[in-house]
Amino acid sequence: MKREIIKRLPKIELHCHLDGSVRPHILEQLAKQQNHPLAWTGEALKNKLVAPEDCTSLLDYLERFDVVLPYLQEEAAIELISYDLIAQVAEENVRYIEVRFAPLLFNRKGLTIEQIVTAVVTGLKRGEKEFGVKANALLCGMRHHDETTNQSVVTAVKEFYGKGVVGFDLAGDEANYPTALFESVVSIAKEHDLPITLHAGECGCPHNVMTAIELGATRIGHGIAIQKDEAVLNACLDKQTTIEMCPTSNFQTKAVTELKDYPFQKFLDAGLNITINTDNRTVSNTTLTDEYEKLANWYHIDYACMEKLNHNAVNGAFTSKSEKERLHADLTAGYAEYR
Ligand SMILES: O=c1[nH]cnc2c1ncn2[C@H]1C[C@H](O)[C@@H](CO)O1
Ligand SMILES: [Zn+2]
Repeated sequence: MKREIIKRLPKIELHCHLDGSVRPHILEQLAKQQNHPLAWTGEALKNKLVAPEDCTSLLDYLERFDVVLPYLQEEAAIELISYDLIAQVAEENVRYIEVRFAPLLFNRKGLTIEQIVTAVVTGLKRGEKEFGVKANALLCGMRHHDETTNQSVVTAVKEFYGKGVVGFDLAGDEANYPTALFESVVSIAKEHDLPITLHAGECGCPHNVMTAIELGATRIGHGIAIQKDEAVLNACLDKQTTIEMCPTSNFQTKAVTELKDYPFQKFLDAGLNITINTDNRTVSNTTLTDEYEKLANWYHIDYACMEKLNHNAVNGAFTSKSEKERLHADLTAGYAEYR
């Protein structure tokens, strides 16, 4: 597989965090506009934003977000980073992306959840129009936030559903806040028929994946721990759960430490609906092109496999039937000469 070809081929991304994908030069621009100087510039800033080689855990990884969050508390900034994310993905021919973020991490200066979600959707739609990349948003509850706070995120999904927001997610510290703690919050989303994808089995146990599926998640973020439990793997097969794998991130967070333990081939062979994603373009210092290139180097996947992974992503996407048909057709046409 050639990098330039991977870059050019149409791709779909289901798992990409907005606040983990702010380019350093955009952050510098925000710091200037907000008259709030950063303590670092250039390479030093990049080193602060990117998870280090010796990152020890998911919690260590999540500390990178502390640098960027203070600058994401104003509508103009939130709109700009959303637009810029679409500019980034357009460069590598992503045709459809679901962008996730936790609105209640952007309210330190008093923005309402409606203002925050509107700013993101406005930026995504501006990018969509300019670059021709379809983009929808997913709203994340945070595992360390209390129940009332997370319930208000579900309420916002309901309010903005069909207006640029397509589903609910739970992100953050899985090891200390297992999925079962969020039964009532996730159940509200389920009762309202809102699409649900949950981070589960990333750095936690397979049980979190089972709970997520039982609560109504049709997609699982990461799901690495599925490999530890045959019953959970079978449940994912039965329910045709979409698995959002994020290879670079999974090594950084120490979800796995050795390539032999990475379950890509195992999941593929088992017939799971796996998809490939960046997780956080800046924090993981990656692109979707990089992720596929890694898979090609590690597993020698061919273009047909890459096409299949992208069709899986369309099948799992929280978008309309007609949009999915259009995306499938885009993929089929794009990969035709490489099959
Ligand atoms: O890989 C992840 N696992 C759990 N939480 C994550 C991951 N990447 C980012 N987050 C958190 C940090 C962000 O502030 C939040 C919303 O995007 O989601
Ligand atoms: Zn994630």
